[in-house]
Amino acid sequence: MAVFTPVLEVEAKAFLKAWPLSEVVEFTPIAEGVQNTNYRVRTRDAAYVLTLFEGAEEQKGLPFCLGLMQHLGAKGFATPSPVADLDGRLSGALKGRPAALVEWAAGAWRRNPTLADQHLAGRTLAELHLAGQDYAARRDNPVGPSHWRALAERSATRAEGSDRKMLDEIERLMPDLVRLFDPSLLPQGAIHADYFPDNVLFDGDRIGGVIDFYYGCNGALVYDLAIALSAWGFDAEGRADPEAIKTFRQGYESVRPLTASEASLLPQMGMAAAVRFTLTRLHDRLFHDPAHFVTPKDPVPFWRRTAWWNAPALV
Ligand SMILES: Nc1ncnc2c1ncn2[C@@H]1O[C@H](COP(=O)(O)OP(=O)(O)O)[C@@H](O)[C@H]1O
Ligand SMILES: N[C@@H](CCOP(=O)(O)O)C(=O)O
Repeated sequence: MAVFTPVLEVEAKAFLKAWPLSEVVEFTPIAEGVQNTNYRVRTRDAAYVLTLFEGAEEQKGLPFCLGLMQHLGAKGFATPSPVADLDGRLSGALKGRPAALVEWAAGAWRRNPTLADQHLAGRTLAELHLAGQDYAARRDNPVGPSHWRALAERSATRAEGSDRKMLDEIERLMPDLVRLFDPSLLPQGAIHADYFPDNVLFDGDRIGGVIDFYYGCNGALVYDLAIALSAWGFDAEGRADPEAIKTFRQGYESVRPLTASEASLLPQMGMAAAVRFTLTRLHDRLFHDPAHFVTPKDPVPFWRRTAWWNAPALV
C-alpha cells in the first residue's frame, strides 16, 4: 500500500491547523499508488487528499505540478485544486517531507473503459494541452530521455536473462528515440506524462477529475498522447486494442487535430513511451524494497507495445 511515511491522525491534525479547514473527522490511508504517501482527509464540509512527496525529483518539481493543477482548475479543466494554507502556500513540511492538500475529486477510474470513455479521455487530454499552453512555469521531464541511460545502466547491474535482452534492445533503440525530443521538432507545452486510466476519475459519464500530475513537465504534446494511447489502448498482456486506440485518438483530435509532423512521428513517440515505462518498471522491479509493500509493475507488457508501435500503418 502506498504509505511510505506513516502519519498519525494527531500529527495530521496539528499540520492541518495551518489550513483554512473545518474540523477533521476522518483520516485514512489510501492503498493505491506507488510513489507517494497518500491519506484521505474528511472534514465536516469536504474531503481532500493529503500527499507526502517521497522522491527528491518530485519534491523539486512540486511548485510546477501544483501550480499546473491550479492553473488548469482556474480554466475550468476538471482537476482537483491544491488548497493553499492560511499564508497562501500550496505545500508545507510534514514528517520531513513536503506535503500538500488537494481537493478530493469525485469518481473512480475505469478498469474496463468503453469506447465512449476512450473518446472522452482523449478529448480531455487535448483540453488539458490547450488549457496548459499559457502556463508559464517550466520543468524538464524528470524521466525524459536524458534519464534513460542512467536507468538502463543501473538496471544492467542486476538484470539477467530476458531482462538483459530487453535492456540490449532498448540500448539499440535509444539513439533514434532521443532525437525526437529536440524541442524545435514538435509542438511543446505542459504535459501530464502519466495519463493512465488510474489517473482519470470518471463520475458517471463525465470526468470527475484528472489526478496525479507529479510527472507533469514540459514536453512534446504528441509524446503525452503516445503515453496515453500506450496506457489506454492495450490489455494487461500488452496486446493492442485497435478500436480503443483509434477512438482515443479521434477524441483527442476532435479538440486538437495533430499537425502533419506530429501524426507522422506518433508511432516513434509510441516507441519512446514504451521504452520509458519499460525502463522505470524494470528498474523499480530490480531495485524493489519489500519493506514498502508496493507491488512492482511488470515491464514486459509495456515492452510488448513496441511491436505495435513498430507497425506505423496500423495507427
Ligand atoms: N484528488 C484526489 N481525489 C480522489 N482520489 C485521489 C486523489 N488523489 C489521489 N487519489 C486516490 O489515491 C490514489 C493514489 O494517488 P496517486 O497520486 O496516483 O499516487 P502515487 O503518486 O503514489 O501513484 C489514486 O489512485 C486515487 O485512488
Ligand atoms: N503509471 C506508471 C507508474 C506511475 O504510477 P501512478 O500510480 O503514479 O500512476 C506505470 O504504470 O508504470
